Amino acid sequence: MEDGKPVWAPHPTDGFQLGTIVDIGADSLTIEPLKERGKTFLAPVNQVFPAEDDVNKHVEDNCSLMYLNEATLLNNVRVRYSKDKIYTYVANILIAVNPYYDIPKLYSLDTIQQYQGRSLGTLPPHVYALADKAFRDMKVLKMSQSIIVSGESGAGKTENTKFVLRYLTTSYGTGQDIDERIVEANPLLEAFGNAKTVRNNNSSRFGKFVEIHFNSKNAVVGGFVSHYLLEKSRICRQSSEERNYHIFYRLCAGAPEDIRQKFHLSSPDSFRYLSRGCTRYFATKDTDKQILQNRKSAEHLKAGPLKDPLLDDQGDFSRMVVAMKKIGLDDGEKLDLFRVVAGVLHLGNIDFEEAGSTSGGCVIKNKSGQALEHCAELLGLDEEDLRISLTSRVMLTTAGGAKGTVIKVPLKVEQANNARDALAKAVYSRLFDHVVTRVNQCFPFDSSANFIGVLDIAGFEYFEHNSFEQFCINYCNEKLQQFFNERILKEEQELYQKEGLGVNEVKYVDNQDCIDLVELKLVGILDILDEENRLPQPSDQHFTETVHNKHKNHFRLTVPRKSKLTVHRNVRDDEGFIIRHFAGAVCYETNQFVEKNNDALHMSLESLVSESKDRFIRELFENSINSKDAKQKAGKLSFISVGNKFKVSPKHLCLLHCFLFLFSHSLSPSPLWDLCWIKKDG
Ligand SMILES: Nc1ncnc2c1ncn2[C@@H]1O[C@H](COP(=O)(O)OP(=O)(O)OP(=O)(O)O)[C@@H](O)[C@H]1O
Repeated sequence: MEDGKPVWAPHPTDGFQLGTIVDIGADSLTIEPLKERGKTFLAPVNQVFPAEDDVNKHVEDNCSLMYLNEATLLNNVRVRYSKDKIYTYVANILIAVNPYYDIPKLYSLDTIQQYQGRSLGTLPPHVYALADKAFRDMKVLKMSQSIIVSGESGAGKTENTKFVLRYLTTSYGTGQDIDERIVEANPLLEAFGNAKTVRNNNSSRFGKFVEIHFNSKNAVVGGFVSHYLLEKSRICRQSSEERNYHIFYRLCAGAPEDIRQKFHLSSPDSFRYLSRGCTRYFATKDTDKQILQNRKSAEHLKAGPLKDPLLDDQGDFSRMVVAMKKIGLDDGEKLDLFRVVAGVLHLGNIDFEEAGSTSGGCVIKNKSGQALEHCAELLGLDEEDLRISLTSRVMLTTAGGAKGTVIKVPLKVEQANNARDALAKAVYSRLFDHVVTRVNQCFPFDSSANFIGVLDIAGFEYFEHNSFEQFCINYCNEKLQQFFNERILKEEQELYQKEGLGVNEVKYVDNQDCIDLVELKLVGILDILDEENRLPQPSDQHFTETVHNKHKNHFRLTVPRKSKLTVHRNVRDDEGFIIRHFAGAVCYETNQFVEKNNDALHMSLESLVSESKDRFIRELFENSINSKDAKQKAGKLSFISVGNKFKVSPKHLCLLHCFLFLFSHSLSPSPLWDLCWIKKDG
């Protein structure tokens, strides 16, 4: 850095600001901001970077910058963004900034045609260019390719994934309806797996790996979607500004009157599984008028509809029905899906109260009689059997003289609530599995030569209050980051060394310690949590204390009171922990961790649904009751770890033969983000 030349120095909200160095200390520099002459501030030496001569000039590839550092990269992307150029390369990596509005012609058919067969760098950076490179590499190398889409929630991952799919099917499809089906499958998956969160009105609450398969002539022959880890807790509860999965509202707003009556649907605030969250529909001024008043919640009537250019519950219902038809679902199958969704809603309305007898058990409240009846009818269950299974649990004795005897244990109100919610989660998540399976049957292929895969998992999340869901999602993102570190940073550097290139070592933060903290056997947070779940009387406090005790002085873990945010400092040591992730520090509040980590459905309920009179419900639960797991559960009862499922899933990454990294990142600075950010050097 030369005397008098502008530099980038830290700024509390903008990331960096331009200034000049006026004094040099031992480890800090005195900076005079260009915008506030006469005022100075101190900045650590390692956070001050040289600036380009012309800070308003931008380049298509960050590698062409004279000085490439955090600040110049950010500035280049920002200058481009202000000119509606949302894509920028870092060599093979594409950075995308979410514009949150339609940029004219950016994704038009003309644009698709322009990018076909063109090398990276010959046209402006674009997600189409990346898709085409994947295609050409697949063709030349005769190897499957994968694109990883990464970024925090709301950054635009799913939208860019869809652009890649559309590009490939439009450019290299056979013109048959298989191409259309691949694209049409999205609205259906989104209806069942996406929801409004505080960050994103259309947030994907599941991860997916979409494969587009090509034949030996490199034409699209079919597709396959692998999905994992649907966020189940959302089915029963959402925070006040969030919603359950879109399908619930779309059905309430858009279902034709006969279906509405048949499935006993009404406004979202009449269902417990929706009423604790936001109960407003997405609608425009015009479409809002078309939704009947009796379908709207009090909140909707008072505050009006939610607005989003891409979402409209009533219209989306109709579009979804068209999409279902296009991908080959007949009317019966369509009604099966809606019926189960409605059944889950009625199940949620079943309430319990103490039985008032010596058994210590509970009964279903009288006022829940209709919910019980509707639920039983829609899920093909016997009403009395459902009543008994929700309020008691069948167990097989595993020891003593009467080994193998069936005993019926009455449930307390709290236990019955948990059993009801576990059933709702099991039914809905199996329905979601079915939707994905059904979608996959719509673009079948006998054989394929290669595929291009796109990995889109839920993005890194950090809120003021973070719970088990954020913990699992962020852990997955930590694994993805590690994969990126390994493949891009470590392997590239090893290659430079092997080839004798005198390139300076690029230092990066290895996040293995953070991953170990979560997943190590016995001492990792996930195993500690599983251990807690197996205790006779598990508690969130005891779990949290164990985490802190086992990891005193761990660099990545600390107590909430050490947070820079007041709101976290109020959280007691046994109520939470802070993890320093690769993307920033997140404070997790551990209330409900134990409950949310348990996916178990007790035996009586599992048998009940597996033997439903309704063929569709029976099929959803096929194989589950006969499994060894289920039999074991009958005796021991009963814990199935949710967290550990997250541990297994990132193995999908080993599917990736070769990849390009698409990084989408919202540039809007978040105050939380800045406060929580932990610098690389600690
Ligand atoms: N290229 C784009 N052009 C216009 N709007 C966009 C673009 N990308 C994203 N958006 C807008 O941003 C919203 C959020 O994008 P998206 O759902 O793709 O985020 P995400 O990264 O997948 O988030 P999550 O991890 O929560 O699923 C979209 O619903 C859309 O309104």
